[in-house]
Amino acid sequence: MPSIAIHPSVDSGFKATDAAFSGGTLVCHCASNPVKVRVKGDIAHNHACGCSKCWKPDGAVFSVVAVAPSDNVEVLENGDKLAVVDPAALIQRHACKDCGVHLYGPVERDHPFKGLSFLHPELFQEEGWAKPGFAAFVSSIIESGYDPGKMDGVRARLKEVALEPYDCLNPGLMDYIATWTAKKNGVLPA
Ligand SMILES: N[C@@H](CCC(=O)N[C@@H](CS)C(=O)NCC(=O)O)C(=O)O
Ligand SMILES: [Zn+2]
Ligand SMILES: [Zn+2]
Repeated sequence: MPSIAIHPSVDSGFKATDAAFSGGTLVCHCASNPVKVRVKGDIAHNHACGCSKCWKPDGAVFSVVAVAPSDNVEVLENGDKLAVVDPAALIQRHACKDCGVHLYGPVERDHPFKGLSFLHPELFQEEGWAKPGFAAFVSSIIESGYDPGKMDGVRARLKEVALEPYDCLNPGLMDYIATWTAKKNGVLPA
């Protein structure tokens, strides 16, 4: 029986992580005049995301998404093709108007993730980026039409490929967000 599809980069086996990876250039899918975005330095918190808002390649059930400091992200070419998908969202996802690929999504609002930009490492023209470490917003794939009766199989497959499934973020990031909120509200010392 073919295994449950998660995302092409997951389904085909991970490429080796290069400890020396230090960023590169994200390129959209346009055959001509692609948008190019430079990311200076490494990415962090790479993970699979099942939410309905993150960009996925054709046929993928999950996106693969990581973050980098927004200060390290710079549009190099064809930035005039970019538009913000949902200006009301926390993550200001900048998508190519021609091919639909999301190039980068900065968080600018007062939030624990302020100063970080979300990006999809499979768009790097370079290899060696860190493989995803967990799966977030797994139950959310149902919101995009996934069969709710197949969720046990999805979670089993995620575990098989060492992507621990969570229905929100992983404990480390959830604790980080809660700590930020407690400090902001004066419940914990700043
Ligand atoms: N169940 C919702 C979850 C959406 C959601 O909360 N996504 C997370 C993970 S990317 C988030 O932080 N979203 C902030 C945003 O989209 O700006 C969906 O699938 O649309
Ligand atoms: Zn494009
Ligand atoms: Zn998402």
